Amino acid sequence: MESFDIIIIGSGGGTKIARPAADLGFKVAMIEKEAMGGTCLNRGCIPSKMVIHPADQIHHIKHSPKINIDADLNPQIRFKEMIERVTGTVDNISEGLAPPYEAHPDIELIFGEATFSGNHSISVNGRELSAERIFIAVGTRPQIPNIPGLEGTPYMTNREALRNTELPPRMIVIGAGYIGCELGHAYSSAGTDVHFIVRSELIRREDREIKAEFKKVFSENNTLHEGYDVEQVEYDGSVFSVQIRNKDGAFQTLEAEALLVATGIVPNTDFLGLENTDIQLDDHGFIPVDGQLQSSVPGVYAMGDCNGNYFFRHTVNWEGEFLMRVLFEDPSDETIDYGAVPHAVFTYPQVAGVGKTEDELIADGADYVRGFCRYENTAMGMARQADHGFVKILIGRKDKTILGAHIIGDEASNMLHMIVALMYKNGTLDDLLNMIYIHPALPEAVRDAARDARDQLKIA
Ligand SMILES: Cc1cc2nc3c(=O)[nH]c(=O)nc-3n(C[C@H](O)[C@H](O)[C@H](O)COP(=O)(O)OP(=O)(O)OC[C@H]3O[C@@H](n4cnc5c(N)ncnc54)[C@H](O)[C@@H]3O)c2cc1C
Ligand SMILES: NC(=O)c1ccc[n+]([C@@H]2O[C@H](COP(=O)([O-])OP(=O)(O)OC[C@H]3O[C@@H](n4cnc5c(N)ncnc54)[C@H](O)[C@@H]3O)[C@@H](O)[C@H]2O)c1
Repeated sequence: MESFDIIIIGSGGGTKIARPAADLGFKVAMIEKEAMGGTCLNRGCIPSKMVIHPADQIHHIKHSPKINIDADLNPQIRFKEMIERVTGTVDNISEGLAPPYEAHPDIELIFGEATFSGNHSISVNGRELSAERIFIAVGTRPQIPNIPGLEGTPYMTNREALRNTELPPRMIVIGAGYIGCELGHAYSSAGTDVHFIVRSELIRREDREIKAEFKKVFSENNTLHEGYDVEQVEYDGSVFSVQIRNKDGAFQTLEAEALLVATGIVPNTDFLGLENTDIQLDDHGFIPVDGQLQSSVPGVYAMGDCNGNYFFRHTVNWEGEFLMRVLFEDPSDETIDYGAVPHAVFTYPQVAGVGKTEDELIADGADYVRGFCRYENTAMGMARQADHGFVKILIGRKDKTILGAHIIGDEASNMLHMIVALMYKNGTLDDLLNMIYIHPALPEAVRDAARDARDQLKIA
């Protein structure tokens, strides 16, 4: 048995612990079974945003006649070249991550699949390692639904879709959440005829007004088949036939050269040998954790997607920094406070949100007012000739706290940050009102939504 102070399984968010802890003098083993950097770098956030940015530009070019520009309105993305650039970039970064670890005197980087052989012992590549503290940061993988005929066909998940160099003429997307909408947007902007099978709603967890505006704009560029379930998939060597059925029993068959499955994720905890430990799992295979992200076994922590708390790179980063602080840098019994966790869906239109949706406030019986401003009613929105987009803020009636904010339209993910910052400082509507906004920058839409909320409060 080889002894370490710390073992980390997974080099995505796990990297937030490895080097900082080793720099403090702890002896660290970092185990990774695939490319360094995890999902975000290799097949998630980074490559997806690198293909979505050109897709967004296509939309801006297509809208340029509104602002009196004569441009080629059928711009073409050099798809193969773009994918090769993106793949080359992320592969280079990933390859660059290992050497500094290998050079570090207190880190042993091990490429291999880790399994638990006991509560504090790990088997990898025929070696047995032990540590007082083990961090499980194994992430998730795509969940593949049990649809007759699907298995064995060359369907894509995000992993393949972000490395595929041939732009298909047609693509069917099963699942209309984050991944389906983001990658569907990238492909449809590049010229693919994209059809979505939407079982319930597009981006179903968003605020209701955001969903309505999103559907209006998104359906201009993508075909939606709403209220349908997939019954059967067939593949004849070049074309997928997907049979779908709605709740009234009506059947349709869709055909396309490509099929993207984006129906959610499952945690990578099933091949971890957890049966050899006292680590408990929930019904979905996630590892429940306490306020210090500790599993049911003391000294064994679960961070990132696999603990089921949040599924973002920014949240696993936050967890890693928290763990470093409370376990190693300044030990304490502080419990994790995520605060107001923001999110964004990088599509056209772009969506960003933080805090509660209006439906959640109604369910909570909250007393609130809604401040609202459409982009087109601001000076910068007018300059851009915005034909969609708004800012919606939800304010507690009694103490004017910011309960939620939801933005759709250009720069939504950037615009949201001023509200995120205020929510972390327990800011109120007055804070949103009592500052000078650059005229005529887009955040004036946030100010005008705040003024609308102020006016609602006066009426009441
Ligand atoms: C297409 C896509 C786009 C996304 N876009 C965004 C975005 O824009 N913003 C955002 O915040 N989030 C985004 N996400 C989500 C984000 O990628 C994840 O939330 C984040 O990567 C989770 O980090 P993690 O460290 O928990 O897991 P991962 O990054 O998945 O890392 C887990 C690592 O553990 C390794 N591993 C697993 N089991 C073992 C084992 N037994 N032994 C050794 N190694 C093992 C895996 O190989 C992997 O490298 C996106 C995800 C996808 C799929
Ligand atoms: N911008 C970002 O931050 C970003 C981008 C991509 C992914 N992510 C993360 O990755 C996670 C996974 O994304 P995702 O899009 O796979 O999951 P998701 O939960 O966002 O969406 C899954 C969708 O698939 C549908 N679905 C499930 N089973 C189905 C079936 N059998 N037939 C038809 N539809 C079905 C669901 O109704 C839902 O709309 C997200 O939770 C998110 O946190 C984040």
